[in-house]
Amino acid sequence: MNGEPSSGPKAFKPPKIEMARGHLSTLALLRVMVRNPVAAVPPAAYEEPHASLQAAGQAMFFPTKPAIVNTILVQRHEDFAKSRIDNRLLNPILGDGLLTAEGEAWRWRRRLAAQAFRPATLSNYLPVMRGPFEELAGRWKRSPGLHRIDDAMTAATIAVICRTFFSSFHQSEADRISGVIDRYLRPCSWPVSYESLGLPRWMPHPGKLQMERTSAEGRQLVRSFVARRRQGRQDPPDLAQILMDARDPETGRALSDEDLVDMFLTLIAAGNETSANALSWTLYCLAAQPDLQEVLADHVRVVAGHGPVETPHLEILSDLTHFLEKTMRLLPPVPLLSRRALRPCEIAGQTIEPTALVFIPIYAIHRHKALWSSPDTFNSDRFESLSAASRPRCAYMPFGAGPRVCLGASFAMMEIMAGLATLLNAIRFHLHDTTPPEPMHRITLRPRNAIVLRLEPRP
Ligand code: HEM
Repeated sequence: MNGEPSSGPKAFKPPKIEMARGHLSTLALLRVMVRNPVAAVPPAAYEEPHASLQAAGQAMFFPTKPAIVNTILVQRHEDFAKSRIDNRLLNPILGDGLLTAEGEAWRWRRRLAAQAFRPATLSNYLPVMRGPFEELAGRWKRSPGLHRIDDAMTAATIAVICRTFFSSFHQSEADRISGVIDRYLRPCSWPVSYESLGLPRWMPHPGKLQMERTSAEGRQLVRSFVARRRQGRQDPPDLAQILMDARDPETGRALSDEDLVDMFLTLIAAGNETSANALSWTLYCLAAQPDLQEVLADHVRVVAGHGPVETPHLEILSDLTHFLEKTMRLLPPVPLLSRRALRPCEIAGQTIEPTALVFIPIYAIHRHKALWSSPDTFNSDRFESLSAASRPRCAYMPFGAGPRVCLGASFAMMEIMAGLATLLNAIRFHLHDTTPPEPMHRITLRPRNAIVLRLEPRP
């Protein structure tokens, strides 16, 4: 039990998603899901070891007890595959990429891609990752006042992906690819909801045509990048070059051009909004807790001075890391995972049939009443005293768990921490709107409307 205080100055509660309560008709459930899929997670999932839902003949299972989640994602991962939702939603744009592939098709890609994500490789790219945040801090210092944070973080994280992976991308290509992913994902709660309710793929929904057009545009854009890069090596190598040169350590196989298109689009899709949302929500939580913000900013200044944030600094800034981790507990960038059983499975006394959808609601696990004594409160002192090793496995899992755990977790932590420390060292963030931003689930957990903060340069 995690016993954080429920009142007093430490009792800041970040915005939360209102759950849909009571029995819902299929149509009402569809409406809830389209608006905010996480709102459809049954309230029982926040209190009980698991919850279930049946709608339009479709069984849905929501495990939240860490031991059950661990069974599905880790111990018996071979009995479970990604759900049809991931396939329906992501396959048209990402093809057979790391997020969507299964079995051996996934395993060899993962082995190969891991070569670009080794911490020793990534640490060479810290200055490149830091760059977009340094430039942003400079612009904000020159023009303080009200700024939209969420858009700025999306632009900065797409710049990080482009500069680390695709250093020969022109700015216009980076802007276009960012626009493609955004336009593709905007109507995504429709296919997610349709698939959850077992509705057929041909059914029309708002934005369907837009998704088809943008996936073709995105694939074409990356295809021409791959063709260009095949004509000459990038020197010094960016992470795309490392992936183009990489061979599967077990078979010696390399990625074909089409494999590279799948891989690159997957990395852009998986690595942009996730990190951008983690950054936006963390800056919002810093602005909401000004005293804590000052303590953390002072620490950054002591460690990094007025200079750039370097790798050894990030290791020292454990208090800032904890702040980020707490934000990702309450506002996890990926709030919901989905799986399907490959064969009938006995889990927690229930038979999970292959037709059932298994949702792992990270959002509900991170706010579960049996795991956190004051589940919606930001500041859990116990969170710090409970080291990752002493926490039950899968009680805190912003990056997922098991063999399909986020491949980019180290990349993301380095990028986000470098970004936060750089921004905090330059700028004081103040709340502006009196209405808190509403978290909205669109694969990632983004703010429904803009997050606008008032920015004040630090001396
Ligand atoms: C705060 C930032 C991030 C969070 C919270 C996050 C979270 C996750 C989660 C929960 C999964 C597991 C999905 C599942 O099991 O169904 C995942 C998978 C993945 N993530 Fe991340 N991610 C982040 C950043 C990144 C970045 C920066 C990259 C790459 C540059 C990346 C690349 C991937 C890939 C390739 C997968 C698929 C792994 C596989 O199936 O083998 N992620 N991420």
